[in-house]
Amino acid sequence: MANINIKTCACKGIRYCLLCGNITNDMVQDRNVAQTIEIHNYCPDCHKAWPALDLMQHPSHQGDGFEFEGIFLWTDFITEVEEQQLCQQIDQTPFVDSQSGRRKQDFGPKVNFKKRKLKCDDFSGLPNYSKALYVKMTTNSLLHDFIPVELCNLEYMPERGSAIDPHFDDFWLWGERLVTLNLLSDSYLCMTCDEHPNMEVHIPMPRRSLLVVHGPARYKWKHSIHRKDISGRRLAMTFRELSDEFRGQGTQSEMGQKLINIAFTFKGIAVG
Ligand SMILES: O=C(O)CCC(=O)C(=O)O
Ligand SMILES: [Fe+2]
Repeated sequence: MANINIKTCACKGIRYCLLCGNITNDMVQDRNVAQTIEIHNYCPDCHKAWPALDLMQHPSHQGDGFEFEGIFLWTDFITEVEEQQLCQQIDQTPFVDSQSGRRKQDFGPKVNFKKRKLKCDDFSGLPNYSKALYVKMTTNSLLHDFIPVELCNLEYMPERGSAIDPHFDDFWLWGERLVTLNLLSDSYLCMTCDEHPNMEVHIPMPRRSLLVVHGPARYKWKHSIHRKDISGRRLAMTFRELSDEFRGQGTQSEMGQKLINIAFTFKGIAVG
């Protein structure tokens, strides 16, 4: 009988998940096995990264810590009841398959990053349930002028081996601050940087916390999530703002304003 290979996921190129699992890539992802990686844990109380052997009991850290700039963690951003209501609302929209065992819902313009092209015909705004979150986050001084024009909800599941490879979020369209609300299970954002090839800095992302990645953490360090750090279903709501090119006197500020006007109707339905 012919061997019919029916693909049940959305992975392309070097991406993979447990459904299409590819052993060679497993070795790439789990590079700690082949290479000695110095793991540091980020402490949100002193904004320093500490060697992993440290017990992470602030302020009694051990070893040589170093300043890790560009992380703001707002723990208990929402209550357990709010989390439950929010997830119910998110789950009313179907998720679509994405890379590396993730699924997603996107509220934002359709973007071709390679060709630097944008289409906003299908964008109907940020979803209604995100309005209260936006209002609350802007009460913090770091986010007082944050104007999100995209929300991407990602779903991670241990059964699918969900993960995200090290990457920078696009610099052409997206601005400095990446704001993520973490839901349903705790995880870690792993930071890596070409200047320190054998180092990982793990940023805690407790359930119901809001994480802001900005400054050097956004521009100098790539971020990823290891599949081993997905212990249960995880939803991540990432809000993105526009880059300077799409604001103020930027060459694409007209398009930027159009996106803001659509986003702020808060009447959005997912575009994919
Ligand atoms: O799931 C997360 O917290 C991060 C997602 C991410 O890095 C991205 O969508 O670009
Ligand atoms: Fe990202």
